[in-house]
Amino acid sequence: MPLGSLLAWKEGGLRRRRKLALAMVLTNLAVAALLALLVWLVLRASHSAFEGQARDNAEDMAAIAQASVGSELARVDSLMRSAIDEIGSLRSQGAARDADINRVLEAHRRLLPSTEGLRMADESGLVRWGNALPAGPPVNVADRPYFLEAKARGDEGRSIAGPLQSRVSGNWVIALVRPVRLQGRFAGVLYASVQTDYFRQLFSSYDIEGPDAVTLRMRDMQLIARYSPASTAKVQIGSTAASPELKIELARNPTRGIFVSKTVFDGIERTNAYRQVEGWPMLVFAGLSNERFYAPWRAQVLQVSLLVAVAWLLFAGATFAVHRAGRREFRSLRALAAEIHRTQALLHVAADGIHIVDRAGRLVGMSDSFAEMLGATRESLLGRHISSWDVNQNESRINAWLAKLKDGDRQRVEVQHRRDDGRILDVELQISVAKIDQELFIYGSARDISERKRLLASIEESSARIRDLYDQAPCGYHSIDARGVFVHVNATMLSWLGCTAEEVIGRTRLIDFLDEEGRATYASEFPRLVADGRLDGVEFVLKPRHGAARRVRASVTALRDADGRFLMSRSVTQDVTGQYEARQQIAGLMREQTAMLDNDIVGMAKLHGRRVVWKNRALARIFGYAAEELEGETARILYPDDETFERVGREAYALLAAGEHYRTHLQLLHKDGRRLWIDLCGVQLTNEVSLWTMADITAVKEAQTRAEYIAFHDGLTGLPNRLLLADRLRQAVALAARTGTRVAVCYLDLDGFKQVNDRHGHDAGDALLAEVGRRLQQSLRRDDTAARVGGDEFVLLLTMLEPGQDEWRRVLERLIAHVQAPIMLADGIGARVGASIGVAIVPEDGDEPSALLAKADHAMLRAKRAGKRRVELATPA
Ligand SMILES: Nc1nc2c(ncn2[C@@H]2O[C@H](COP(=O)(O)OP(=O)(O)OP(=O)(O)O)[C@@H](O)[C@H]2O)c(=O)[nH]1
Repeated sequence: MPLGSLLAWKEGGLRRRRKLALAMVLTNLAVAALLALLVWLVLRASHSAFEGQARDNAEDMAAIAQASVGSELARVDSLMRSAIDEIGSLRSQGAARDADINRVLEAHRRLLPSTEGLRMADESGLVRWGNALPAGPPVNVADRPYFLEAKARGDEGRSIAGPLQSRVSGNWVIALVRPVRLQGRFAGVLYASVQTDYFRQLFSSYDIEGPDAVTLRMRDMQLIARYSPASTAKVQIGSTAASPELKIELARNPTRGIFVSKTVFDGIERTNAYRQVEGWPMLVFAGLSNERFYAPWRAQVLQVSLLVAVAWLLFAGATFAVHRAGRREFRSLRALAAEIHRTQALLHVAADGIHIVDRAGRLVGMSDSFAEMLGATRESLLGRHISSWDVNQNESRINAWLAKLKDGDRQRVEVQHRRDDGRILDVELQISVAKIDQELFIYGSARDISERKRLLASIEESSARIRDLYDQAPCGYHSIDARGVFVHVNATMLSWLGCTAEEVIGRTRLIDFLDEEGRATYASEFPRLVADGRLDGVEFVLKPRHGAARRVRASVTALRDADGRFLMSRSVTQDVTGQYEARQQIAGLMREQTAMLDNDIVGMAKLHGRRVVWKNRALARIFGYAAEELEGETARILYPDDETFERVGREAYALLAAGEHYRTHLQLLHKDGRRLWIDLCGVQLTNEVSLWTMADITAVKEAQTRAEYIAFHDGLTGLPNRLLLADRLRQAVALAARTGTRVAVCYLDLDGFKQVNDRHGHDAGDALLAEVGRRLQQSLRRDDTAARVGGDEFVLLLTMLEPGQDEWRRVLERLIAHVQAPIMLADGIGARVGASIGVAIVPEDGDEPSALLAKADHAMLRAKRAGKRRVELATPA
């Protein structure tokens, strides 16, 4: 089977197999049905034959029985007539004595073996003649129907009666009756009693088997005799019991017929034939037992069925065997198909280009990868000669090479293939020669090694570069053997040693380049290297033959032989001279820094998650804590309240996170509850740790506050001075503009102050001015301002005045009254002064502070001129 069709076959295999199995089952069923039909037809035909035979046999037997019964009765009747004739002759001769009559009767009876009695009754029914008459009075048969009928008939015709029980013998008999006439007159009857048993015996002489039966009945169906060798059923003579089938058949055919029924007496099914006994109102029935008769047919049924069953089983077995063979074949083909699939899959995935060429060098098969390798399609490659892709060999040389190959040859060569796009590939080719069906095929596995070759070249180049790197590395590489003598040294190390390779390798020991400390290190560390196999961070000073010494740090591993013995060291050495010096410098700086941090002026703390992890002495001192108290505490204990603590945390850590520093002046809490002004500055050290400096600037802050106060306040009264007034006035004007309210700018000059000075001295004047200042302050609302602008000159700013109202007037009147009240000076001196006030209103009089003050000043001067102790408006109403 070609591969393609095998695979296609395998695809639909399962479906086909199911169909085949179904067809097989159906065929088997059809064959079974056909065989069953055949058996049925044959057996039915056979059954019909048996049935016909049974009918024929039954009819034959019925005919025989009818003939024998009929002939016996005819004989009896004929002898009866002869006896009557003889008796009549005797009587006519007058010699008919009883003894003569009896003799005649006896002579006839002897000729009738079936007849137990041949007797004659007289006209009154008394049985007076015949054999075996009982002693005593004669038996009377006058009541017997046959007697009455014979008497009534008036002819000499015969009749038959029975079955009945003989009054003479007591046996069951049938009676053949003929009337006896004397001179035309009824003179009695002659009757012959034939025992019913006679007929049983008659029938038993027939060839009757087993449950077959022969029965004799009267026309009215009274049973006379029945014989069946195997039937044990008791039958009652005289019984008229009959099967329905018998009755139906008899009604249809009164004289002869045939039917199948179960006999009423014994329930056995028989094929029955019947016939009327010719000349007599009697019927004989011959019944053949179906069970017995059909036994051979049943045996035949069994045999045929068995034969057919065996034949069918053989057929079914044969088809099943064929099916199994088919299944085995299917399985093997499926396994083969799977194997081919796997092989094909292998070919599909094979990285190497698998290909097959024939002896002529023509390509006959390939994997996808081979076609890909050559950059061609499978179709275009099939049939092509090796020389079409081999770069280095022409066709004739290839053919010559092919001609030498023989079965089993294997070769491995490196060649070059030309792809269809012209690219040349380096290829490693493995070939294997095999003979299949007497034909030689060459199996090739081509591996593209172009990349490998390129890699090898680049590795070569890299190795050279690494060698350079090794030599020119910024660190020294060297190895020493167990004696400490150099085995390898790179160029860097050589330069540090100030020697050439020839001078040191195999000749000089490392220890020759060490100072005293280095030798001690070597003495202690080298045995450790031999024992542990590794040393890290060993530092020593190299003293070269020429030039400056340098400090180096080495990482060393030990190389051992297969037995674990030390072979040599492998050291990577770094020049750490600069690092060492820097470290020394850093150590010095660290010492300086520690000294600086541990000062007693600027407090410093490191916080981790706002908890103090370190602090200097100054910090504890500034906040009044003992040296060991603050560490581990949260910084919150230095803050006066939660809000400040939170705010500083928010602001500071945002800046610190951005890499900036945070600085602020704020009040923190001394341990004794005092508030200290602190210059706080924080920087982030690591992700979680920040450094904080805290300088106590409380004294500076207080001095600053004081200086600010002095600059803006009048030293005598403590009221705002002209500078602060200017600021307050600007604010008041802006507020009025914002709120739509008015401001009264009141320029107040004391009246009569000079006299106080003059009369009581300058100190008393000062005291009075201070008291006036207090009174002015008291007379105003908190938001209003009273400022001293000159000797006895004050300016009052009344703010938040409703437009259209002269509220300010009431304020000034109250104020003037308050100022004018007597003032008690030192030493019980009393004094009084008045006040003249000029008022400018914002916005009516403008909003420019200096202009407003000038207008109010002018108004005040007008008040002075007008007589003092009064209030004048800049713009009179
Ligand atoms: N004691 C004292 N006197 C001062 C101070 N500054 C100014 N004076 C004096 O205060 C006086 C003010 O003069 P005036 O305003 O003319 O005195 P006056 O008596 O109130 O006169 P009128 O204003 O016209 O009513 C001058 O004699 C100044 O020497 C001060 O700080 N202390």
